Amino acid sequence: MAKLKQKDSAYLCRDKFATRAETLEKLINLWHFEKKIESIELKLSSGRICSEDIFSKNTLPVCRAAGADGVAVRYVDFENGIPDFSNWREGQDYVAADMGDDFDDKFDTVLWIEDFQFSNQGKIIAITPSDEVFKGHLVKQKGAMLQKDELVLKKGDIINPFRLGLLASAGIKNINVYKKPVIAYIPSGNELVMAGSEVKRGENIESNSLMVEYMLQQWGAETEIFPIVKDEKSELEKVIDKALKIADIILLNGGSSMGTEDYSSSLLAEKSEYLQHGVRSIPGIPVAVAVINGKPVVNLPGPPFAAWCTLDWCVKGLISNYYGREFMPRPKINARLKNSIQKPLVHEMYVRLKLEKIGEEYNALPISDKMRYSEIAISWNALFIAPIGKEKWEIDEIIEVELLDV
Ligand SMILES: Nc1nc2c(c(=O)[nH]1)N[C@H]1C(S)=C(S)[C@@H](COP(=O)(O)OP(=O)(O)OC[C@H]3O[C@@H](n4cnc5c(N)ncnc54)[C@H](O)[C@@H]3O)O[C@H]1N2
Ligand code: MOO
Repeated sequence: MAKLKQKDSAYLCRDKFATRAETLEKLINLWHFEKKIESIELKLSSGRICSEDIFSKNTLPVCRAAGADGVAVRYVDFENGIPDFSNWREGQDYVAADMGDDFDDKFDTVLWIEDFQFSNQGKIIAITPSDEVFKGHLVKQKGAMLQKDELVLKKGDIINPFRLGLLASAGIKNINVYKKPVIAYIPSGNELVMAGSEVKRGENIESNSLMVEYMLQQWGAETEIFPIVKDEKSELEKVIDKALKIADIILLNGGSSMGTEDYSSSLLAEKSEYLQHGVRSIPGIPVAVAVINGKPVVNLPGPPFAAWCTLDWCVKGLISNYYGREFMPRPKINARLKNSIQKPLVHEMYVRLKLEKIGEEYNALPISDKMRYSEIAISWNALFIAPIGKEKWEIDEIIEVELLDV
């Protein structure tokens, strides 16, 4: 059993707590990282970030092509109105040209197939152009889609599904992208047992690593999930040293607060060139951020929602800084608050919400921490980040809520 003794922790000095923005800014300023580049197959590049400008190797269409399903004709025949087509022969005076098709060079204009009437024998019996016929009507010029050597994506652009198609069309087979930042995650706690094990009295399931891995991968990081470490300073130190060798960012989870077995922050205080313990944001107040050997080490608080919030503002912010690009902000809408919210004036607070559309309005019901884990997980679909400087929000007040991708 761990012994009770007076804690010597910066976390006790609540007036020294920093805001989220201050904490992240300081961490970013002290972080020395090298962004590496790797060449990967195009089909594996979805979600990756280009490390250089990309130029097309192809010209498309290779030659002028039909711009719709139609009939290719000679413009001269239509110069003075609808021609006498009674003796026209397919291949000689006109030819079928579907959208994107190349056609014989003797034709220069395409008319909609809907503008033609054919007999059962396939002879033209009527041509009624639905719009003005001009030379080159419905013809897509060579290179109208892509020109060889044209800039298609810029350094720093993300490769999304539509752009994957663009790159394939541009003849790109391998592409240079930034290597993903490697993030080590170390769960710690004497009470923790691996997910899937039988849980006994005094134990708790280590569940955060699955959530953490999913979130980090979504944000473009490579994850190294470590086995559970006991709350023992020397063990924790060994694992942190191992993680520092392989990762760009190290996340230590649990032991951030005032418990008798909470060694993480005191260990970080000894090992780091910089340490900030405590943030003015609830939940996740006891987060400790440190810099060791120029690398950010974040001690995420143990409770799942506190870990979620710290990942959301701190670790996501670090990944964004690594790639040099902002993540799209979550969409926001106005909603009517269906229960009051209260919080300390000098802290901000992440409030989980159940958002429901009632007629033309949205109702936002704050989800109490006292609700059961499953009820929270099922109903949580939006977020309100209650800012510093206000203590209370009343029922029926209109608040701006962030929509979550659930
Ligand atoms: N006397 C005080 N007690 C606490 C304070 C305080 O200021 N004074 N702060 C509270 C706040 S706020 C938070 S947040 C927590 C932070 O706790 P720790 O980071 O020290 O986390 P642990 O004590 O190790 O664990 C807390 C809780 O979370 C569970 N946990 C931990 N890791 C995982 C994991 N990987 N997967 C699932 N669950 C995990 C752990 O079993 C505990 O139940 O401190 C408050 N206390
Ligand atoms: O800050 Mo703690 O995360 O409130 O529960």
